[in-house]
Amino acid sequence: MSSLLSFSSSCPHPSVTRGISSLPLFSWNTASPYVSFLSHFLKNAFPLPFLHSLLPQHSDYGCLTLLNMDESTQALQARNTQGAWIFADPIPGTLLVNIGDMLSRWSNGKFKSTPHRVLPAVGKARISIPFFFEPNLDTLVVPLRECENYARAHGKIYSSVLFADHLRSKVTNNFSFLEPSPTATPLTGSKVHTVDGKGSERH
Ligand SMILES: O=C(O)CCC(=O)C(=O)O
Ligand SMILES: [Fe+2]
Repeated sequence: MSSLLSFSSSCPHPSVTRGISSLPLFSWNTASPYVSFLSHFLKNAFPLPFLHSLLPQHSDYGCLTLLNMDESTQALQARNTQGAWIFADPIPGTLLVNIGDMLSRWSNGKFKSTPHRVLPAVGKARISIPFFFEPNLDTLVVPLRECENYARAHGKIYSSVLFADHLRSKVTNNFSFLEPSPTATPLTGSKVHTVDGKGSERH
């Protein structure tokens, strides 16, 4: 964590720096690593095909993922720009860092949230421990105006999104076999915390 904070203070873009340093480390959102750890533990400790189908190819939802990989197995793959799946082999003593959808959207697509997947480590227990660094649920992520030229040159301008809405749609798609309840309470609240391209924040 201390290296993440020093990354934040040496990050050249003031808005990104401010955004990263103001991300809530101890809000209830920090429960997600524990939930994820549990699902990883189940999936990896009992390498059954059914449990592995819980983690299809996906990109991570938030800003950054720090992944402490199991160094004894080869299972994590990322999709490269040619569409080929390549193994992301663990490098001893390092963390793997994934860019998430919110950093991608914030930078108008300049930083890519890479699709990845986990193949079954057949007959072998595997433990990988992710830490998901995410915005608060009520954060409206507004693409940075400074990155609009990049987005135009690549033919895609991103719209703003409330993190809660993005999270809901990702979870619904990744776990589509769990029918969402039609009476579910909307996550979208009236209090919206905005981080915009000018580096200012509104409530
Ligand atoms: O199990 C792994 O190594 C990666 C898992 C992953 O991609 C995730 O939890 O988002
Ligand atoms: Fe992931």
